[in-house]
Amino acid sequence: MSDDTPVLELKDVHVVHKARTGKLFRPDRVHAVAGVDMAVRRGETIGIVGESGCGKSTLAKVMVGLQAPTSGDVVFNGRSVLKRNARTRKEFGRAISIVFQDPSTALNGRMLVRDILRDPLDVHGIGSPRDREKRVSELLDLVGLPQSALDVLPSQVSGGQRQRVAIARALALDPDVIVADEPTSALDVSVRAQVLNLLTDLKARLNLGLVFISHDIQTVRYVSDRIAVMYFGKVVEEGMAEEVFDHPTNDYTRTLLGAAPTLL
Ligand SMILES: Nc1ncnc2c1ncn2[C@@H]1O[C@H](COP(=O)(O)OP(=O)(O)OP(=O)(O)O)[C@@H](O)[C@H]1O
Repeated sequence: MSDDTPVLELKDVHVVHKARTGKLFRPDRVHAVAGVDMAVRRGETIGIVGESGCGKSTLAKVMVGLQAPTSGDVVFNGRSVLKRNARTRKEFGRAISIVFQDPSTALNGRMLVRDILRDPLDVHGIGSPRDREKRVSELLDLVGLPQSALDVLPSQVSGGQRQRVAIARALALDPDVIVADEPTSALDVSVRAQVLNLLTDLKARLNLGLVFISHDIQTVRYVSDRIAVMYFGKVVEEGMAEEVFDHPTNDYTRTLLGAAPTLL
């Protein structure tokens, strides 16, 4: 069951990017996120769905502090993280973590899995060297990898196992929330369901808030308790998953549902 108090809140968040190309007749700015309010609670999966370019990844980066909003606020445990209070920002950094789409680029290919998992503990100065070794081994157990995976490079395991390593790293600092941005899109279809089930299982076992981002509405349906549909930087519909799927109120949601032949 989710706790009703949000651990993370976005309040009227806007992000305006400088356009990547400054060609004639192209706008020089992109309003990637245009006034989003959202609340993330422990024990609940919120799915964010929308087509490519609607602002999902930008929103994910705002949630984990990798992208500053142009305006609006990000509130963690009732306190704004944008006001530069070092302690709040440090706590926020530990409490909210991210899993990216492609573990091949997200993980340092020259580090052993053991060092990849130890790194966040070292950076945050958590525990003694022995505690850290113990935690690294627990993390592998949590994501269902054998201890023999400790002494290999990411390139020496399969894509699904690599994403498990990335999930283990995201769990290292015992976060309150994991933001998973298209975490199965780069994986073979045959392992996608296993990774989705792992995330859902971890959410329940560790009472995490899970933000699950995908362009694929059926994948979002599979994992989410609540769903936010994004279109051109805005949330155009939000509600409990079954309500949004069974009784969509927005035309764009209906279009997404109508054009959703894929399963996972
Ligand atoms: N760093 C950036 N600089 C300039 N424009 C950007 C930047 N990041 C994203 N954009 C633009 O902002 C808009 C939203 O991009 P974003 O990646 O957030 O969307 P998305 O829904 O995650 O799409 P995708 O799944 O294709 O990544 C797009 O028009 C994109 O080109």
